[in-house]
Amino acid sequence: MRMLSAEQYVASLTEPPDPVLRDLTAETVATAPNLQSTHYEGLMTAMLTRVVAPRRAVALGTFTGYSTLCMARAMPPGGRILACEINAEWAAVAEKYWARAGVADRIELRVGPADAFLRDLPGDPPVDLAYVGADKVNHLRYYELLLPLLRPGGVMMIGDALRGGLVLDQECLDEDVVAVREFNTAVAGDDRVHSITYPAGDGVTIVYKR
Ligand SMILES: C[S@@+](CC[C@H](N)C(=O)[O-])C[C@H]1O[C@@H](n2cnc3c(N)ncnc32)[C@H](O)[C@@H]1O
Repeated sequence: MRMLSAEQYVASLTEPPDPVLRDLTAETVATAPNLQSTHYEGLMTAMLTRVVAPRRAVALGTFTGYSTLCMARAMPPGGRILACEINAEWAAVAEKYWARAGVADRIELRVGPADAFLRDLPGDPPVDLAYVGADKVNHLRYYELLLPLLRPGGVMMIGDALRGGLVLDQECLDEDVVAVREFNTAVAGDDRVHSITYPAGDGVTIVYKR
């Protein structure tokens, strides 16, 4: 008998990826590194987006577009995502599938570094929902730049919280693992927010601004 992981099992109880998500995944697997959000992470992102119903959302590190597409589809009419990706080739794949899914008009993509993108973001209107999936060494930096822009009651999702379990290995001193460990500890002790880390994909931290 084939054993499913808990994540595969719960994902099997929900809707499967539609043809656009399937084709996007196939093109990503064929042409880019293994960085894509999992189907279950996409389902969680869509669910949180439905709950928050953002008018204004931010997505950092869109890669080939999977989670941003899940967010865009789940947004209320009139909602917009300001998105950023440093790699032009992957950004072009994302834009192709957003167009095919009919959500391109909900997403404004800037190709460039997240740091400059965040510094240029106007604080008004406030951000309702933010997704952080860019370079892990800067998780804390992006969190600190985004938090003041988030409205009270707004939600931030930050990916890559577990680094394949390496965050638990105190002897692992890889730069990104150390940075994610410090980020996890900082957020867990931050009384400006409620937070929880969800063991889906490589771990997703969900932050609710008080
Ligand atoms: C793990 S992938 C994100 C996966 C994505 N959330 C998805 O839905 O599949 C991380 C992405 O962040 C991008 N990235 C890395 N450093 C960045 C930076 N400084 N600014 C913007 N994007 C960055 C990478 O090019 C890559 O596409």
